[in-house]
Amino acid sequence: MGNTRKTSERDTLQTRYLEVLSEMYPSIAAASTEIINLQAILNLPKGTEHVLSDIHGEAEQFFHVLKNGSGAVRAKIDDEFGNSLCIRDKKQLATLIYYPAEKLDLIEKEEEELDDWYKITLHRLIQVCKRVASKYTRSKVRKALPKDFAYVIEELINEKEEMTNKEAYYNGIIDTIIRIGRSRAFIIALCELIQRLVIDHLHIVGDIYDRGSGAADIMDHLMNYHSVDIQWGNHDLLWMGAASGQAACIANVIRICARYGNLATLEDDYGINLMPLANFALEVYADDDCELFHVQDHGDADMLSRIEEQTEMKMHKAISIIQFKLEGQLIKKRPGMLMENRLLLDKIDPETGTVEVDGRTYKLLDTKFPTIMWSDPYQLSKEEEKVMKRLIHNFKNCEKLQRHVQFLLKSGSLYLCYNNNLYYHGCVPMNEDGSFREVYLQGKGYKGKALYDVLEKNVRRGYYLPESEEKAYGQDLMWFAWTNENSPVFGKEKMATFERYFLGEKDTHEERKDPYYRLIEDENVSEMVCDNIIREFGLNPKDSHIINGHMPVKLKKGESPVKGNGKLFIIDGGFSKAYQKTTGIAGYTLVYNSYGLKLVTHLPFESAEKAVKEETDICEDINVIEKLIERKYVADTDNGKVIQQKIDDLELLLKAYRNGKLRENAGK
Ligand SMILES: O=P(O)(O)OC[C@H]1O[C@](O)(COP(=O)(O)O)[C@@H](O)[C@@H]1O
Ligand SMILES: [Mn+2]
Repeated sequence: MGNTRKTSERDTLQTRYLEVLSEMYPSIAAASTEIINLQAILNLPKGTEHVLSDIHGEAEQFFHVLKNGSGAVRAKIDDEFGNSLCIRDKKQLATLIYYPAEKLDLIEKEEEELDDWYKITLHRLIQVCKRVASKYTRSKVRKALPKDFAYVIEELINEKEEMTNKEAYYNGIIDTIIRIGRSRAFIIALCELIQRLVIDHLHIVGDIYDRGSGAADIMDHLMNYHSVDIQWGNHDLLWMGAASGQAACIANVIRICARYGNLATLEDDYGINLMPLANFALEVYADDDCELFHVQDHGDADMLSRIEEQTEMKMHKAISIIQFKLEGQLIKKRPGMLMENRLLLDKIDPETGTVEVDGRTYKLLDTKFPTIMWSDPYQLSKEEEKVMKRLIHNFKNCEKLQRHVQFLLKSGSLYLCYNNNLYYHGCVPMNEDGSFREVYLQGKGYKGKALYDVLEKNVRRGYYLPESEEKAYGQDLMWFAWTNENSPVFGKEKMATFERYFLGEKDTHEERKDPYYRLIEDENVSEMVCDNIIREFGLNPKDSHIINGHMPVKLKKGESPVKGNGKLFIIDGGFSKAYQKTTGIAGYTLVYNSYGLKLVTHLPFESAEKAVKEETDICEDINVIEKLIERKYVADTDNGKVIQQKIDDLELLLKAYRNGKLRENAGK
């Protein structure tokens, strides 16, 4: 009896679903066409995925890597022309595709037979364009076409089988373009289309923000990118917390900008007024040269006048002290975060100028703390309070920052499973034996994937909920994610910011890494550890990889980005100029196309101008790390599974039309 009822309920549900589907596909013909179209998509090669991480505000270098698709454009040129083009011409063509306007400026000045050059170049670009478009359906390519030239590009890249004199037809179009003076615009359009089609999807494995000065430009660019996802890094979460109005996050964001000579990101790019902080700092630290708070040298900061520099150092110190106070308040308010050992202001002895850290006493390098009231060192002074109030207001009301952070929330997450690969920024917190470490939040234990899920849920609440205790908790968890030893995006025992400013003993600056980082290096267990993680996130270790950012790979010291017997890749390697001295390179990126996975090593990037002039690619080395035994098609991807499901549903609809269960909707 029960079973019969279940079957009939299922039938009713299915009929209702098919009725809804029939609204969209009202006839046998419409359903059939869609099935054929979808089937065609399944049979196309899998699109190319491009993976970048730890961009840290280095906009120029980031744009360069995006433009060349980590060598993917060069590879298409090689595939298309093989030996029929010399290396010099290939390099020129590649540079033109990356920087069409800039390269054209140079060529138009130098080239004597310009029309000839246009003609040859247009032919070559169309050939490359055809090749990159061949992986997509015509409809997808059509959507990517620039409006002005859509019709003519479609004519040029789609073979006209029926035409007898194709050569003459194509030459005719190209000659007309040149004759009417549209070559430049058309070349630029073709180059941008190639850039667009070479990469189907982009993954950013966190840390877009901080250190370099171009984070806002990068965010604008990502918002216009055709297909992208982002796994939040600790720095991104810090900015998200700040945008939500979380005071400790705001103080950290400003401190880091001051440290890297990047206050312009806040003031000019986001229009956040820092005058209240500057005025306060100039007054309270008037007689203090704040020498410990000089700008970090990373070759990117603008040259400052002496007065500007002094002001910024004072602002830097002022916001650092505010940060330590606010963090102290937070640690006391949330004892569950277990961070009492980071309460250091109350361990300062102003008489002796010392501080006690983890049971040892150290001399402070700076003992001028005019705003600290020693009976209650975490309390903000009246003026500090006023400054913070203004800053919180400015962050919360910055329209551009809110737009960027909402994009991070919409297109991002703490981790992602995509086409069998697992992406996350930092780590999965572990015990020494490789088991997942249990982390207690509001009295409940979470580990592995559950820890990621609960943090992500709270991040969203922290940003979106209206003022409430739940929102405040979510906001505080964004700060927790930035700095707590149990945060999967931080993955270090402590953030030694206080020690790095105030103590000379280098051993106190050390931030011990989560056991995860040792375990993935350990030859005996690393593969097993990776397999466990992959399984924990619901994937199959047989054909999955972990893609990780966050920890600079020090190639100079012989470190490798490949861990766990090829199961895990750490692709942070230093877009960040600040780290290139230690890493020796400018980072790794991954390219995952239908033939397999490639790890690309990048050389430091000097400038777009140099890249255009010298035609440099900066892809130092392209290493095929996994060649697929069989080429992958859309049918083998996550999207392919969704498409297949749709085909199955449409076939049911077709059957329902044919066996009389449903009537075709002639009016539609
Ligand atoms: O080099 P700085 O400016 O002192 O920054 C160091 C701080 O940055 C961090 O490394 C975090 O940044 P990353 O996520 O880029 O590693 C902290 O662990 C550390 O305290
Ligand atoms: Mn990081």
